[in-house]
Amino acid sequence: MAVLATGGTIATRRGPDGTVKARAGVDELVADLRARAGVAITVEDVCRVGSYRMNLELMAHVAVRVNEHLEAPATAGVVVTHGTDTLEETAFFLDLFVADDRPVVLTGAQRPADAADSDGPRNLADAVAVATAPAGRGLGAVVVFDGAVLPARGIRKNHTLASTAFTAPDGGLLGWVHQGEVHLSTRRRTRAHLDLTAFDPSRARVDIAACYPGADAVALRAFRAAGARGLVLEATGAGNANPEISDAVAELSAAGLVVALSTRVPEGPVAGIYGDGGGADLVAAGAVPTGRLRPSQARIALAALLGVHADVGAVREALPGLCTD
Ligand SMILES: NC(=O)C[C@H](N)C(=O)O
Repeated sequence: MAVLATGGTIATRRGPDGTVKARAGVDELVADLRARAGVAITVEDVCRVGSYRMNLELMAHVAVRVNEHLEAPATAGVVVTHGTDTLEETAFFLDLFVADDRPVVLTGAQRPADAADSDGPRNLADAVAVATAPAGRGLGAVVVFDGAVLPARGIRKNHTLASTAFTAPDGGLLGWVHQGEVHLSTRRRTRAHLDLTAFDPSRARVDIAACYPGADAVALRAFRAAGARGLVLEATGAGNANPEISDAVAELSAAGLVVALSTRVPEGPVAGIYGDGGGADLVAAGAVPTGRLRPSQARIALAALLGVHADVGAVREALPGLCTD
């Protein structure tokens, strides 16, 4: 199996200057595990950043490296260590761009590698156990954290500091790892696969516009002026904004932007119910509802499609398919 490291708190140590940064390489992360996991581990340092520094180029690079490791028939599965801040984005990106059936497992830590009680070693051991479990196949990318196995699609970081950092509010638990033993549901799903070789991050700029009481359309137009080809509305409730934003959505959609409709509410799907700048008006203006994807992952779905298709019509057509689970 392979462990690919990208940085994050699981790799952080305090330096002589007092700053906490990702400093540990993958060899250090797997040292203990290598001695006791009864499996050969191939390693690679893909990058070493706090995940708040991730971007689409880096995510695509991680996906390239995952796919390449999976080209070796001897690879049972791949673990990616990652910062927790944006793990939900990279996990979903891998879910979309890794076609292989073998397990792709992301994990990280909430407490630094040099903390006496770091949660990293256990999370990594659990992730390796899932990546090498036959039942881990066919689940798409998954996240293993604090004993839980969660689907990449729908996962959210829900606590800034607690070791139970993730939930999948709408998707549910796929299983758990207890004392090294993996318990997984038999639930398998069909996934949409996108062609990574066709992905061009330079045409995938997607920004997120927050809708709040009194929000105007200044941000939406500014994002377009900055080169966005897509926008995600972080709308209120079931996907509502106001008449000014709804008018801007019509204007920007006519100008060729793809506007996706998500919500700031943690659970439940968006729905085009209300007029007066609500979801019904936004959808009529051209916004595409993103089901139960929250803004962070709706942005990845839209960016993935914009990066793969030069034609905006093809993106609009394909987006709903990436939003249904
Ligand atoms: N717990 C973590 O990994 C948080 C860190 N800021 C990161 O995302 O890199």
